[in-house]
Amino acid sequence: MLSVRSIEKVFGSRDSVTHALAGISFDVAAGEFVGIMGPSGSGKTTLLNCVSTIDTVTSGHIIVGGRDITGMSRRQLAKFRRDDLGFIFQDSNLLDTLTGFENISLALTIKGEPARSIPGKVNAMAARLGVDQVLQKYPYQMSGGQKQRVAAARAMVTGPKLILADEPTGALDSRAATVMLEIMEMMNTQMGATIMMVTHDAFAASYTNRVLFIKDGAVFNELRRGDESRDAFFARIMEVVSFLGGEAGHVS
Ligand SMILES: Nc1ncnc2c1ncn2[C@@H]1O[C@H](COP(=O)(O)OP(=O)(O)OP(=O)(O)O)[C@@H](O)[C@H]1O
Repeated sequence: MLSVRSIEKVFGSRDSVTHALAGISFDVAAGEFVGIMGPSGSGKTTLLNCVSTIDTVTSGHIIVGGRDITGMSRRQLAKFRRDDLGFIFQDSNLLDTLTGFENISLALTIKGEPARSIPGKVNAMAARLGVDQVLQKYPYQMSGGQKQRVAAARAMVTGPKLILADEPTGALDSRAATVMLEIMEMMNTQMGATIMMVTHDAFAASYTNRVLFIKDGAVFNELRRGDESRDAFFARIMEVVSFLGGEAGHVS
């Protein structure tokens, strides 16, 4: 589904050059839920920005669903973002002046979905993600967890090839974070969503199938959950986090 091939991202000019990404390569298969962890400054945000086409790469290729996005025109990129990607940010990024229902339906309207089929799709997705009770509320009337689940419904409703999540539980208390992670796990296992999630949080990472640890702009280690329980996977993730040491100690 996603193939990242030798991506380099260099910031700055001759005097001060930062290799934020140093030839990073990895694949995410269709139906996988992958976590990206690493110390502060390791390149996680830069990687997410390149895959989401918010930023351009210095060299290398990013293939999504068989198409190389590094060679696309601005117009092709806008269509790609709209049709093939779903985003969940740390701060839900819902539009304050629209209700939950309107926020979710807007994604379908922008994609060009026929108006008559929109309410059914919005209601069905909201019910699956447990936010059917807040569809008529505005974001300021929702809890943090409800806002994140509405944002997840907005990301899912268009049927994107890939969901990109940036610290989706970063602003939630532990109870709301657990609900959100269970919803994301359900999106992956029952609804077939392919998800790449950047997180500092080993607990959040333990809900994924595989964790890639990034250090100095390259993959430093990789853990697969396999048949392991979530608790056992969490313990192994914590071992790598402790090994990375220093600032990565805050990764928990
Ligand atoms: N626009 C920019 N100009 C110059 N350097 C940058 C820019 N953006 C990021 N960097 C540098 O690239 C490196 C990687 O940064 P990035 O934000 O991707 O790290 P991160 O792993 O997301 O960190 P954090 O966990 O703290 O958010 C850092 O050294 C950072 O200072």
